[in-house]
Amino acid sequence: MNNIITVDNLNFKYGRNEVLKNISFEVEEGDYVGIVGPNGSGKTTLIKILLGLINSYEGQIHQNIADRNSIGYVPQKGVTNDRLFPATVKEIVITGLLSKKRGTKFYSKEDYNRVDTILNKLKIGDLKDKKIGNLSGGQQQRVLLARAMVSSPSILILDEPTSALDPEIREEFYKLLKELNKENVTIILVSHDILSIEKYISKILYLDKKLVFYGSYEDFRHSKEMVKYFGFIIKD
Ligand SMILES: Nc1ncnc2c1ncn2[C@@H]1O[C@H](COP(=O)(O)OP(=O)(O)OP(=O)(O)O)[C@@H](O)[C@H]1O
Repeated sequence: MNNIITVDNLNFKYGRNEVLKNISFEVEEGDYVGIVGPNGSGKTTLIKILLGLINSYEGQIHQNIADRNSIGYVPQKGVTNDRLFPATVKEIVITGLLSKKRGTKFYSKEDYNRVDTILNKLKIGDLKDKKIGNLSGGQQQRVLLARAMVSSPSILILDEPTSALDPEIREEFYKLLKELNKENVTIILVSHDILSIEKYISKILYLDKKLVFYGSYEDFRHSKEMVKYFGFIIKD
């Protein structure tokens, strides 16, 4: 297996507030990493660093990817509740190709075909001409997923993408991610809810400003770190 991300001795502070301390880990191609940890433990900060949104860190980060287009990002919340928000599903998803456009900004027929393909794959093809504000929370999150996937990224990073969804829709969303993962998309998913993601992930990264645990969920389940943080061992 190839390492697609290598983080070596990462340290980061917001002013005097030390948020990430001596973090080192490797993500292999095809991994599905769940990042968990308490509130304020640095999960979003770590993601922002991986996305290149924060660069004032210490340490080394190597991403074995062609360019920034190789990383897709899905944020926490749905797009909007404004029914008059002036953009359709198709228009929002195609902007996921914007950074690939050089010179002319017009989209080609192939670009629109790619949008159709990804919308169908995520089972929202029939919504393509709908205004985004008219969709449910779960549908809106699928649109954001489609926008992130339309440029065929090799890594998909999601920051609590299901926090606004009800449990059934959340489960469907996780299943969809697993299907993408099986097609060799490396996934990094921040979640508060370790128990709802454990059956999908291949590795768990437990953060509490320092790296508490990194490895398989099976090992985490039986680890002393697990007992320390949760006060119990999860039974089979
Ligand atoms: N832009 C910022 N400026 C200053 N401090 C920040 C900033 N963003 C986050 N912090 C602080 O950094 C720490 C880590 O925040 P971060 O958002 O990375 O944690 P998190 O694990 O994602 O939290 P949560 O689970 O609550 O979303 C917190 O103490 C937070 O208050």
